[in-house]
Amino acid sequence: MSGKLATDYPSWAKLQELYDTQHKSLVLKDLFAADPERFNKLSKSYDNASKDVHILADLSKNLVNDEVVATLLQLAKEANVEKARDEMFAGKHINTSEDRAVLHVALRNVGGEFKIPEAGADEVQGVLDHMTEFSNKIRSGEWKGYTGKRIDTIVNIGIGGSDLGPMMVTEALKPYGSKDLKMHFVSNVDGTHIAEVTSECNAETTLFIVASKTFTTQETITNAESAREWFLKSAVDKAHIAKHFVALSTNTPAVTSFGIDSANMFKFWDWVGGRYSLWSAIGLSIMLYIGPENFKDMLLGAHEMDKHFLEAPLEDNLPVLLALLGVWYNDFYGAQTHALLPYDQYMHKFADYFQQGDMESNGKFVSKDGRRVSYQTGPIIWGQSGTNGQHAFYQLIHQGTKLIPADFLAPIESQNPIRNNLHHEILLSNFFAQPEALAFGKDEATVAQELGEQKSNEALLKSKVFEGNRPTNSILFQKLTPKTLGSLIVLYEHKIFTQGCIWGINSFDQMGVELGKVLAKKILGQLGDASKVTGHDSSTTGLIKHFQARRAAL
Ligand SMILES: O=P(O)(O)OC[C@H]1O[C@H](O)[C@@H](O)[C@@H](O)[C@@H]1O
Repeated sequence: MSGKLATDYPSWAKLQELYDTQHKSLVLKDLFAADPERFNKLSKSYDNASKDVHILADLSKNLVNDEVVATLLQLAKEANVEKARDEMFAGKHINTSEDRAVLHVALRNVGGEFKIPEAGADEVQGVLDHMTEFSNKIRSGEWKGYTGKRIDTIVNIGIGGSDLGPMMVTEALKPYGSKDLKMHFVSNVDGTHIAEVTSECNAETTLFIVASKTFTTQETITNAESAREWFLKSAVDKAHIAKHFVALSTNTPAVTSFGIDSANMFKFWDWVGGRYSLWSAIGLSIMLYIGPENFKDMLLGAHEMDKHFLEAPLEDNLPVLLALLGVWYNDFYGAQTHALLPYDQYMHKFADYFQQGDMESNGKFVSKDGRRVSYQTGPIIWGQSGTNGQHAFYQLIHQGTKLIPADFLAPIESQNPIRNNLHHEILLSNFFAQPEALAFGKDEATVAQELGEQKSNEALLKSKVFEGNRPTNSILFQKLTPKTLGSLIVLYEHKIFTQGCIWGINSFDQMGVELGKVLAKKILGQLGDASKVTGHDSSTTGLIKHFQARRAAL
């Protein structure tokens, strides 16, 4: 890593100059009118070698011209994105604050194609084999619960990266999921979460997966203890825990001291970041649900996108292009957020997943070498599946005062082509219409014509105008298969990597989650006794004491 700030690159100043002098003329309507080839020039297709993953990314509805695109690409070169990328794949300790390699790419290194010298990289296949053997036993019914019945319910207990990935993927790949397994995900320390889930479970047929990289996360350990207590109410004998609890972790001593047999522990390594861990043992719930073959396909789709990121020239490199366009809006247009809008109901957790993926990676104000940056870093990621969002927040995207760049994603083939694809055609009509409306809007003259007599009502006239020129990416993929999903996730992972590299920040630590945890621990020790409440500001003290007084009065 260069140890540089984004503002150190000559192209950064050039981009500012381009924004200042040209942004008023970067009008989509005019840009399209001036160049009939714009779609062909600015849409990129990706096909894997076996031709069973196809993605078309249409980037033409962005507020860019040739000069802006060339300067953005120059920025990627000056920021040494390619060198940084190669260092990540080679296992260099690019997570500098924690002195760790960043090797989620090693988890999907299908066929051992990349040679990675990091400790543990040679153990990946062994853990995958362990997961496969276990999944096959559960799925076939060979693995029995303590009364001899087969497992029919899986409860994954984890939070953050140990929850969001497995939950998002099991939702996304439901058509490939086992009909014999009911999946639950418990994350929140709010007792309601575990209580509601266990109320739907039978101890004889439930498997709890305790997923925690560190195995010290308060929420997960508390929920796991409560699950164990709930389980033992029925099973009584602690020896039965071995049949109903497994752990996914890097921390063997903590797993065994919890009472889980080390044979039932699926390990991973400190070079797997939590928000990049669904490819590791953390994906056990995914493998149980979709089966080892589909899991392998997902890894393969991921690996193929890794190769694209490694090999495609910058100007055709999808993660790099998405990253650069994001930088353009985030740093020069002042956009604060970025919306992810999948037109596929199965992807309804996609934006939630990348909230952690992106915001925990790039929500940093300090550069890798400890300097306060003077520019915006990670955007706020949000969104939900179309068409629901259209009836909730699209009003603001179309006519609000904020610029909200958005990615629209949709499958060409539906998994549920009911009524002769009627639903899918309606869905896709919306997928095509929204970016069109956002880009080209509706001008006052058109509104006036439509209004007829009523056009003299100035307020009504103005309220119906769509200014347009709102940028979007449209990403069409063939079908949401395990391979395609693997590729799409990696597309965004490497987008995040590229942006972090340009901003000069460490995308792979998460120091910002620590302070709240420490304070909560301190407060937990004071909650039971009003006289112990010290060391806080008057607001926090007042809130705690108010809670204590109201609780004491119960
Ligand atoms: O898997 P663990 O160790 O329980 O961590 C769960 C989560 O904890 C914190 O919020 C962060 O460190 C996240 O990155 C992590 O995903």
